[in-house]
Amino acid sequence: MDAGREEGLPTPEVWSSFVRRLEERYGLCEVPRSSLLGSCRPDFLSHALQKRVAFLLPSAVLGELATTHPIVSIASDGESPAVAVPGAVIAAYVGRSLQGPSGGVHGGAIASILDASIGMATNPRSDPDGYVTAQLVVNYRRIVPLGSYVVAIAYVHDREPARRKCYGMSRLVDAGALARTPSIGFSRKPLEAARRDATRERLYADATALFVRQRARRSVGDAEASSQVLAHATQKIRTVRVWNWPAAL
Ligand SMILES: CCCCCCCCCC(=O)SCCNC(=O)CCNC(=O)[C@H](O)C(C)(C)COP(=O)(O)OP(=O)(O)OC[C@H]1O[C@@H](n2cnc3c(N)ncnc32)[C@H](O)[C@@H]1OP(=O)(O)O
Repeated sequence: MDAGREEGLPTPEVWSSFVRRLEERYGLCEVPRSSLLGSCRPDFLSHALQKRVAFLLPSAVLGELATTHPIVSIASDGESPAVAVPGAVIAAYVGRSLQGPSGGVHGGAIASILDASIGMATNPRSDPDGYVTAQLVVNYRRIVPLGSYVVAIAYVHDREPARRKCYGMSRLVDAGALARTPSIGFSRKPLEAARRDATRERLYADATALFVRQRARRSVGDAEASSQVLAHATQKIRTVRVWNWPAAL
């Protein structure tokens, strides 16, 4: 048994096949290799697997690309036509290394995925670190079983450029259940109503976020560093020390 399997990670072949199925079914397109995320995708994936982080492949198309490759569309509500919105999709495998006290996946890992998905939807490729998370509100709806394939679907619902604000939402769903639904789009219905439909797609968690554009870029990271944001976050979760309280007498 290889190291990845010991950790309960999918093999690269299983992972690729999972991602391919998602791409084919929903018409997700890869960010071109020359772009920020696309350029480091293979390294990023292998880094994640080597580190046994069980993360993450951004099968995402960022805002400006969504105009030419609309991967995320708002389903028509009958009154208005379907429109494409800036969105991002993250597929992830969440393995045993991410166990939380609930016995399921740690909430911090879930928050990281949701945060990153909204961040990807929010930030144009031309200015990848421009908007940072100012506020993230996560609703945990169900325990995410360890060893799940999950998909975060994020979109931007409001922008106030003059005030440097951008609002986004994301929902984390079970990839298997998602495969039984006909579309990956967003309903125009408010999130609350969408939650009532949660049985359809097995909603694990959802989040709303406010991103604020920094007044000045404080750091200019390289492409790889930016794209490994989630791997780093997850590594921290894995290496966190746990103390019993009260300390043993
Ligand atoms: C392509 C690659 C994509 C990668 C995606 C990665 C996604 C991951 C993103 C992250 O995790 S970023 C890391 C976590 N976030 C941070 O570390 C941010 C730290 N905080 C800051 O840098 C500053 O506080 C921040 C830039 C958010 C705001 O500082 P400013 O001094 O620029 O804000 P200012 O006080 O001028 O406020 C601007 C507006 O935002 C509002 N605002 C700012 N912070 C807020 C807050 N925390 N909650 C609510 N509103 C907030 C503020 O009220 C105001 O609204 P109004 O114009 O309507 O008055």
